[in-house]
Formats: sequence, C-alpha cells, structure tokens
Amino acid sequence: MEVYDELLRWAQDRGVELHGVAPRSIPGRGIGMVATKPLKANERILLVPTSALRTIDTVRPKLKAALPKGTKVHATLAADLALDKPTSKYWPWNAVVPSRESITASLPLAWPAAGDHSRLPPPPPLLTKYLPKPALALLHKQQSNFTRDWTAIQQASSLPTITRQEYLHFWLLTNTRTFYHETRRTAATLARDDRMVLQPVADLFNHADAGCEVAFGAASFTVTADRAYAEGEEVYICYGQHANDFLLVEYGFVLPPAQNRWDEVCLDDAVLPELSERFRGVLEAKGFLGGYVLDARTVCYRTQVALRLLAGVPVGEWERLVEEGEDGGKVLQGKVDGLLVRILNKYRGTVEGTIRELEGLEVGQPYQREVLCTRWQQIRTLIDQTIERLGP
Ligand SMILES: C[S@@+](CC[C@H](N)C(=O)[O-])C[C@H]1O[C@@H](n2cnc3c(N)ncnc32)[C@H](O)[C@@H]1O
Repeated sequence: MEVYDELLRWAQDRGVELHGVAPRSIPGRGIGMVATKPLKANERILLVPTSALRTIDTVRPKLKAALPKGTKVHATLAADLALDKPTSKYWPWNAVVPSRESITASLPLAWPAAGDHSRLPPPPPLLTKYLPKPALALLHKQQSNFTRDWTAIQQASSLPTITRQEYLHFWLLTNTRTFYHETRRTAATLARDDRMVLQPVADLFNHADAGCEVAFGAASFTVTADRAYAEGEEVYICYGQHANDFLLVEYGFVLPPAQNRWDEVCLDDAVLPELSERFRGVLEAKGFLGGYVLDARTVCYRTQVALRLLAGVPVGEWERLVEEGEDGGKVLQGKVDGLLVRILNKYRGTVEGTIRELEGLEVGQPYQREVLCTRWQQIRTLIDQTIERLGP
C-alpha cells in the first residue's frame, strides 16, 4: 500500500473528508493532489476539521514549558516535529513529508554553507551568491529568522538533543507546509506572520498562480474547486501571488514564466549603476531609489520615474511630474524607452555571464545549479521580450 493510502485512512479517522481528489506522486513535484473524477467549479473537495490540525495548542506541553517566552509558533512547531518518534500519533502524516535530502537539495537556506576559509586554494563560491537580488534578500531574512529560532531551541536544555541540521530540516518543512489560521485568540496574541498551523492532506496540494479556494472558519479548513477539472488532472491551490524568486527561496522551485502571472524581474542591478550620486539623492528623497521591476507586460512605475531623471528631465520639472503623477508626454516616453532598451541590453550581458558561470560550476548539487540556471534564463527571456516590445 502507498504511504498516502495509510495517511488517508488515518486522516479520515480524524474527520478529514476528501471528495474527488487523491494524493499521487508527480514527477518533479513530489506528491500532489489529482482529480479522481471530473470535478465541477465550486465543488468542495477537502474538509479538514480544526481538531485535526497541529497547532501551538497541540505542541507537547514539556516543549512549550522549556522554550523561552516569545518563541515563535514556527520555531515551536518545527521543534515539536523534530521530537516525534515513529510511535508518535502523527506518524502516518510524518511518513509522507519530503525527505531530508529533498528539502536540503531544493531550499537555498540548506544549500552549501561557507567553506573552510583557512584552506588553500580557497573554497568555491557559494551557490547562494548566484541568487537574484530579491531572492538573496529573502534568504538573508530567513537566515536571521532561523538563527533567532535555533537560539531559542538551544535554550530548552531539558529536551532531547536536536542537532542544528535536524532542526533546519524541520524548520524548512514547517516553512513550506504551514497555513495561515486566525482565531480570536491568535489574532489578539500573535503577530500576523505567526498565526500558523499545519494541516494533514491539505499540505499535499502543490502551488499554481491560480488555484482552488482555501478558507477557514472556527470548525474547519475547506478547499473548493475554482473551476472544472478533468479526471486525472492535478488540482492546485495558490500559496500567494508570488514571483519566482520568492518561490525559489520559500518553496524550492520556480514555475515556467508562462505559468506564473505574478513573476517579475528585479532591475536594480541594471538601473542603480547608471545613477549618479546626485540622482540617487534626488530619488531617495522622494522614496524612489531602488525596487525597480519589470514583468511580462510592463515596466514598473518606479523604474519609469527613475529613468525620467536619467533621460535629462530637469530636477524641478521631474519633481512636478512625480507629484502630479504625469508621464511628461509621448516624446519623453520614447526617450525613456530607448534608454531602458540600452540599459537592458547592457544588463543582458551580465545575465549571460552569470548563466555561463553557473554552467561551469561544480559546487552544490545538480538540482541547485539547474534551478539557478533556469531562473537566470527566465530573467534573460523577460529582458529580451521587453527589449523586443520597446525597441525601435
Ligand atoms: C505544501 S507542500 C506540497 C506537497 C509536496 N509536493 C509534497 O510532496 O509533500 C510544498 C512543496 O511542494 C513542492 N511544490 C509545490 N508546488 C510545486 C510546483 N508547482 N512545482 C514544483 N514543486 C512544487 C515544493 O517542494 C514545495 O516546497
């Protein structure tokens, strides 16, 4: 019997109801949920009663008592999972989650760490340095959250020893599988980003840029079909309106750009080097320094604003345009588009260089190099499409 059949039996004993969907292995996506019959739009396909959730209230009391006050729910749930033995009542659930190897391979927080710098020759460059800027910023935030949580766990000296690597695995597992859940009590006592619970079976849905509706109330979580599905089709939920850089760091994968309407490319490394100190100061004063992006259809307003300075609009006039939300007319727009095409052509060379470097690297695992290469190729494609769209 497949491990997920055992999980379904266990979950059904706890009141979980599935209608017309079942877990299946899906190449490249671990387990996913697949329609076992034709589904209609608005059909309820899953119900998970609140009593089946793993929450801060189901954590072993000994653990909660041992952790410092203020320890995050994420940190606590991860430690609770790490302490589970095969005799745990949650074992059929634990048995289906991704292995430590697959978590470590896919999630950048677990990618090769800094090597031994006393060695000669020096260690190869870390793979994470090849993450695009928004992904790297997110990774740094994760690193600091993980350090905070691991510090808290180490203070719980009365607990069985967990190594940092073990804890990292469960911390990432928790990060990729929790759902937002608000009750009157959690709303009053926890920060928004800490109102997190784990739910069985629902955590087997993979992500798409649009998917089934996930809702919760006092009694249950429900998942409802957003459209009709054919038998055998994978049924997705949407984890949020995320660009691929976010998906890579938080979930360890990227979607093909044509399947991710929320994808965008950061242009800071293309635009910021073009700006003089003076222009940077002017932009900063108005809150327009950095955060430049483009997507498949548009170049963001912040980029448009910054490029108008570079296009030679006098600062006073530029301030007026910004304050009045004006674009300055067709001629100026043509000049800005031409400038952007020049900047993008230059940046394309940098992106090409990154792809070539990644192709020649041997550090890390093949999946890690491949996903980085794929991401930079996607960035190159989006840049090329914009050049094509704006070019003469
Ligand atoms: C909540 S779990 C979903 C179930 C998971 N596939 C499993 O095997 O348990 C989230 C993880 O599933 C994988 N995943 C989700 N959506 C995906 C997608 N569209 N493509 C590839 N992997 C995906 C990622 O590894 C992600 O971290």
